Amino acid sequence: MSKVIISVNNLVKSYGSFEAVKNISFDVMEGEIFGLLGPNGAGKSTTLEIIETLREKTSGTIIVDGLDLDKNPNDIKKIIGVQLQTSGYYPNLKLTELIQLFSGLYNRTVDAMELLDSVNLRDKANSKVKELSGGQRQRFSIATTLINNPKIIFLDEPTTGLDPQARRNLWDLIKGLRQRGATVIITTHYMDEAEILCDRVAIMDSGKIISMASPDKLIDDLVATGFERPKQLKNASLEDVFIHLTGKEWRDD
Ligand SMILES: Nc1ncnc2c1ncn2[C@@H]1O[C@H](COP(=O)(O)OP(=O)(O)OP(=O)(O)O)[C@@H](O)[C@H]1O
Repeated sequence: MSKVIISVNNLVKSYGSFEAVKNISFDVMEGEIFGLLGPNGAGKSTTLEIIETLREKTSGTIIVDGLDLDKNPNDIKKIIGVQLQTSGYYPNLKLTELIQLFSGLYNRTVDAMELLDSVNLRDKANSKVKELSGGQRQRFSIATTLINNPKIIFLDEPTTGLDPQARRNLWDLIKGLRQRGATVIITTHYMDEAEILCDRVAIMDSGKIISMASPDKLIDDLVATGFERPKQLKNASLEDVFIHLTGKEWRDD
């Protein structure tokens, strides 16, 4: 039986008179991939950044692996991996040098080549971040979240802007994190991605959680209301055609 690893209760975040997060509560179970979905401005990143200890909340309580965010933010930082935008990285350091730098910050020793291998970037070990493509940067930023062997990994739109091959390979990478026992919290605008990856999703809109369940349950509930797609879909999509023609392997994107 899995246990609750993140508990968010009555979370509120106001920016001046604007309430971006309106009294939301949810639990994340240990070992699951939990998706926060919702349109632009729904409050997903704000919620994520508060749990990551990167943003102040207005009110509410958050417990991460038994640690109260108000009392033990530094202990929480030690057990989480946060995907940062690579634009903030030192542009003139090689990938291996950046990994050594981050490992030092975490007081860890990691095998940089092994880490780069896990995101298929071994060939780029001596490149600088500014020399990487968008997809390669995304992969590198995921690799850096793994340096402190975190229990919980936060991914904010990890596959935005990637080609279909790179997205699929990142899905495998993310599923691999769960297999290693990590809990993953992910935001995405791709519903196919959420359906494939997430054990449960919370759908946010205008600062509130309007639905929360497994993707299967949400789909079944909608179908049970009598909902039908307007037309019979074909057995394949244009994306299937694209993958069929161009293959599944990583590209030098
Ligand atoms: N620092 C800030 N000051 C004022 N308002 C903010 C600030 N950060 C976010 N907001 C507002 O809070 C709301 C929620 O923003 P947030 O970035 O959490 O949304 P999101 O669901 O992550 O959206 P997206 O899908 O576009 O990334 C938005 O209306 C945004 O304009």
